[in-house]
Amino acid sequence: MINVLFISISGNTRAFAQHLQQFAKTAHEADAQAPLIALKEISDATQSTGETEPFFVLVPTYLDGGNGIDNGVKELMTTAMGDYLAEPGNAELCRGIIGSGNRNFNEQYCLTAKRYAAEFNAPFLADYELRGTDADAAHIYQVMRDTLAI
Ligand SMILES: Cc1cc2nc3c(=O)[nH]c(=O)nc-3n(C[C@H](O)[C@H](O)[C@H](O)COP(=O)(O)O)c2cc1C
Repeated sequence: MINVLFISISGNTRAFAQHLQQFAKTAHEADAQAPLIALKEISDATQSTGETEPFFVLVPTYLDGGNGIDNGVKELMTTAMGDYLAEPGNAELCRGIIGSGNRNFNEQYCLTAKRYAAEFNAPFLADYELRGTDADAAHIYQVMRDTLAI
């Protein structure tokens, strides 16, 4: 089983997470070795119970101001995920961060995922735009399998 935590404000990341889960289900039906995906949505209402198994994070990007390189940015909307990862013991189990966003934001494209990767000492594994594509789901599923060596 691959555990995936995600946060979604306008539904794109939720749609991609479900797409990824369906991709895994189809792969599992064809090959029992292919792991299924368990999803967990994080929101402002989430009370941390403490993660006990390795997991991956899908996080979209909502930033105000700056480019994050020569001046600062302020994270909006997604801070519940950062707070969750900062809970004792959680970040240590994070095997990687997958970012999403919109390339129109140039240097800020997927910047929240990159900032989390640095802050929580986890690899930035992949990125996709908006709701992602079939190719994104296939690629990200494979990256997760490779990372866990399953
Ligand atoms: C107010 C606002 C700010 C955004 N800022 C960024 C940004 O800085 N970088 C980026 O790559 N995408 C940015 N986006 C695009 C979102 O990350 C993208 O639409 C994402 O798919 C939203 O995911 P969600 O529907 O799961 O909330 C922004 C979108 C909005 C509405």
